[in-house]
Formats: sequence, C-alpha cells, structure tokens
Amino acid sequence: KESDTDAAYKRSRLVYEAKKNEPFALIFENPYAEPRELYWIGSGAEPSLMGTVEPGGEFNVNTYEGHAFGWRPPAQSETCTTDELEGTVHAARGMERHVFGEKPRVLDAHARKREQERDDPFEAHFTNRAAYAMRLTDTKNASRTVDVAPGATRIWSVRRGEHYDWTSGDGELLYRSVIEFYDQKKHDFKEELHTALCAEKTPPSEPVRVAEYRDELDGRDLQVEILREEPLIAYLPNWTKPGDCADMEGRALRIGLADAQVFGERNVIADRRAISANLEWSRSNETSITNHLIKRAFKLAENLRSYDVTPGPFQEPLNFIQYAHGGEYRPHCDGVCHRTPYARGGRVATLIHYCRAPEVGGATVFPKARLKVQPQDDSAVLFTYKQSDGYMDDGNTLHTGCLLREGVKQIVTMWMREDVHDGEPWSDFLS
Ligand SMILES: O=C(O)CCC(=O)C(=O)O
Ligand SMILES: [Fe+2]
Repeated sequence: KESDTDAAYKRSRLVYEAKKNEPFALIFENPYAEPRELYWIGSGAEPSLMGTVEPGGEFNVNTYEGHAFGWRPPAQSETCTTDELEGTVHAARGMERHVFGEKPRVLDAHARKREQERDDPFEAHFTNRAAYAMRLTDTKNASRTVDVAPGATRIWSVRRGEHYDWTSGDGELLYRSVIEFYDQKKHDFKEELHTALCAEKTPPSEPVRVAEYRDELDGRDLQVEILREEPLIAYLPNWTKPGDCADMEGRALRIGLADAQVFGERNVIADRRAISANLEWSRSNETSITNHLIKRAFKLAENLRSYDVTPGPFQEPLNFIQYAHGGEYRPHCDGVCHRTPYARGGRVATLIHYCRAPEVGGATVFPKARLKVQPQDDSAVLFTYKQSDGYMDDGNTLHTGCLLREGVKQIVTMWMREDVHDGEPWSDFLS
C-alpha cells in the first residue's frame, strides 16, 4: 500500500507536470536603436519569424517551458538559419520578460511572489513613542489624518513608496515615515538627537570665535565663524560669489537631477530624500568656476587644519543636491567617525555650499556636537574629521540635513581626501 507521503509526492509531481505544460506569457524587449526580428526556433529546419520588434519596443508571446527564441537585425536575407541569429534564449517559467542581449532573468516562485506583492497594500502600525500628541497625515491625501496620543498605535493600509507625515501640536513637520518595502509594518515616531535641534524654536548656534581669513585666490577678506574647534565645524558667510551657484546649478540641470543611489531592489530610499547630480572637475576648462571653488576650499582646509589636500580630477566629484518639501538627509557621517586611525586616501573634510537657502526647516545640524547651521544664500559650512593626532573624529561631525518644511534647498557638497593623485584617484580607495 502506498504511504500518504508517497501519495502526496505523486500528487505534487502531477500538479508540477501539468503546470509545466501550461502556456505562459513572455515579453521580449528590444533595447537596441534598430529593429530586431524575433524568431521561434521550433523543431523545423528553419526558425520561423514571429514579428519585428521596434527600437525600445516590446513583443508578447504565449509560450511553453523550454521553447527557444532568437533574434537578429532585419533584412539580412529572405530566410533565416540559426547561425544568422544574434542571440537566443530558452523560455522558462518565471522569466516574464527577456531583454535582447541581456542575461535571462528567471524569478523563482518566491521572488515572483515578492515581485507581485511589491506594490500591494498592507497594514502598517504607526506608533507615537514621544511624550506628546502627534498628528499623522497621508502625504498623498491630506484629508486622511489622525491624532495619535503618546504611546498609541494607529493601523493604516499603506503601499510601498508612500510617505506619512508626523506633525507636532503646532503643525510643525517633525518626522516623515517612508514605506520602503512591502510589509514594512513598524513605523514609529520617536524623539531622536536631532529632532529638537531641527525644530524651528532652536536658533542657529553662535560661534565660539570668529577668525579672519584672507582668500588669496580672490583677494577677499572673509570671516570664518568657528562653531567648534576639534573636530572643526565652521560657518562661512559669503563664501560663494554672485554667479558661482548659478553656474553650478546650470551644470547640474544640464546633466539632470536624479534620485539618490538605487540599492538593488530597494529603490525607495528613506535616508536621503533629494535629487542630485555629480559635478566633475573640469579637465577641458581648468579655470572653470567649479575648479576655482574647489581650489579655494582646499586652500582654506590647508590653512585651517594643515591638511595635505590637493585639488584635482583625482578628488571626488562635487554633488549638487536639491531638496523639496519633506526632503531630508538623515543622520550620517561623511567619513569615518568612530575614533579609528586615519586610513590613507580617506575623506578628511566636507564643505557644503548653501546655494539656495530653504525658507523654513532644512538646517544642517550636528546632533552629538549639538550645533545648528541655518543656511543663508551663498554661505557654506566646513567640517573636518581627521584630527591632529591622526585619529578620526568620534562622532561630533555626525550631521543631518533637517526636514525641509517650506521652499527649496540647493546645496553643493564637496569632499576632500588626502593622499589622492592622478596615479591613485579617489575611486581607488572605496572599500
Ligand atoms: O543637506 C545638508 O544640510 C547636509 C548634506 C550632507 O550631509 C551631504 O551632502 O553629505
Ligand atoms: Fe553629509
């Protein structure tokens, strides 16, 4: 007599075999600039033409597990033999789409389910972990709003990519929950180190001393407002000249501003909600505004911290960043900030140009150092994280771009590295 386990196994094999023989949909995509002919390679002598796929176009077929397809540029000859094909692929369940020229991508059952579910609604728990009442609002539907008492949890149906705002009793935006992926259930509002610093009631920090700085490159006398000595955090009023920022903005817009890095499948990013473009050192125009600004900033760092930093194409590109309402850059260090020895080729300092100051919110704050810089047009902030003892900072340069409450904020971030040169550019030191 057959055991239950054997019977169950046989049944599952039968279901599997049956499914295997069911047709499924497969989309072919032509990424090339010219059309491609799509062929089915059956058991016959010659592949048979299914149709022509236009540049960027798609072609749907219903096919079966293991069936073969091929493609080639059109009008090579009236007939087609397999060796005239430019590429071939075997259809597999879970393939769903095949891009000519690319490796076949077959999703296993689990990945297929995930893919389908990615944008499905699910229930998320929003908990107010602060000691005061907060209001929660769906940013794509402002009438969907609810008060959340201290300690209380609200359960809402949400989808990946949505944003939910937490505002205080007086209507100030304090936190934005971002639904980064399907089934991310827990979304808490809690006071973080930077919350109070970022709030409007906290004024910008006063300098501990003001230093005079002679900018030899432009023949200008500038003031350096030292907010902290070691690691150094300094505010630089009037750092850029009229036209400097407009030039960098123009370059960035010509390149095109795009979302911050995309990490594999995780393409909703909560930590840095802004669009940006890299501004490279200009090799064709050595006296470009960007190059000049880099030279000026490096001189300043050399002067204030005796850093051995050399400007040039071997340094990282600048990053033009634009924040809109609700944008922010959550707390992070630009370099290493946990008191380890400086490693050759690493970042030692950051200079942020404030090109367009936000109207409300959008300060840069340093939670551990408890400092706040409120951007003004054409000012900048410089902070250094390689200390004079050769060790890195211990967290005082941790910083955040606060939530932008009104207006637009445009900055240009510059990083400085020691020990980089033409033979060993910055990209050699990515770990
Ligand atoms: O937007 C800001 O104020 C901070 C930007 C920042 O931290 C960065 O670009 O690394
Ligand atoms: Fe940063």
